[in-house]
Amino acid sequence: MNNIMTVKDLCLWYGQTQALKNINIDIPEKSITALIGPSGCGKSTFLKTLNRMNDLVQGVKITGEVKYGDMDIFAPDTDVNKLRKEIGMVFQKPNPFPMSIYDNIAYGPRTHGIKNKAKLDEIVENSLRGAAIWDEVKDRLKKSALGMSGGQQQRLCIARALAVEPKILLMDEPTSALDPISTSKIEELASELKEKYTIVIVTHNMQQAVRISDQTAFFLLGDLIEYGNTEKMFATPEDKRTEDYITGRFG
Ligand SMILES: Nc1ncnc2c1ncn2[C@@H]1O[C@H](COP(=O)(O)OP(=O)(O)OP(=O)(O)O)[C@@H](O)[C@H]1O
Repeated sequence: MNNIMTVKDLCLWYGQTQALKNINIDIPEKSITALIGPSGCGKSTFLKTLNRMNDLVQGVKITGEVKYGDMDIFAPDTDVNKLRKEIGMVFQKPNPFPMSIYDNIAYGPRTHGIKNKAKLDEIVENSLRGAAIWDEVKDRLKKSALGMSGGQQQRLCIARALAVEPKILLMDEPTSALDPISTSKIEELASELKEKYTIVIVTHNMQQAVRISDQTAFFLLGDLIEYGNTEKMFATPEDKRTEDYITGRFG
């Protein structure tokens, strides 16, 4: 499998605090990579670095290299809007915009210059189908997205991310605010989406990592302790600290 992103010697500081220490990871395309580890170990920081969301935080310093395909994402001429279009993000808490379901999905394509109604209709339908929520909302596209259930809102947010045709979806604990049924729908959806997209997901739920991911990265205090095939890591972890974490001895 080809690697869609390669991370070399990545370090990140928030002011004086180092949150990531010499991280080296290759992310294979069209697969699911899970990031696990105890609270504060740097999972979200790492995830947000992949599409330069940390640029928005004051006082961040980053060294090392992150490549998306051939593109050095920190190069001065990198078009950050284009990068974020190709590497979309889904957050922990569903965050639909306070507007109609249709407009939530059409928002991104419109900002990228698509105005044609038929084209927007097509994007809205395809994105909602892609996020496995079309049948539930097709008769209420003009209704507010805020009237949907939490699980529906999260699939709407995934549809919104899909609408700008990304290659990678970054998901930061996308099911932690959801009930078990909505969670399993998102997990099924993630497994379907990896046929077309690459997914990197932060999760505190180890069973979730086992159920859906192909490879897992275990972080501890800013270090990447172990990274490899998920089944293998959970069956025979190489590092004692990984074993302690996945067997529930800490974290
Ligand atoms: N904006 C920020 N400014 C300063 N320090 C931060 C900021 N964001 C995160 N940190 C610090 O960086 C470290 C890593 O945080 P991060 O949120 O990446 O961890 P995490 O593994 O995702 O945690 P959790 O599982 O609780 O979400 C922590 O020590 C945290 O306090």
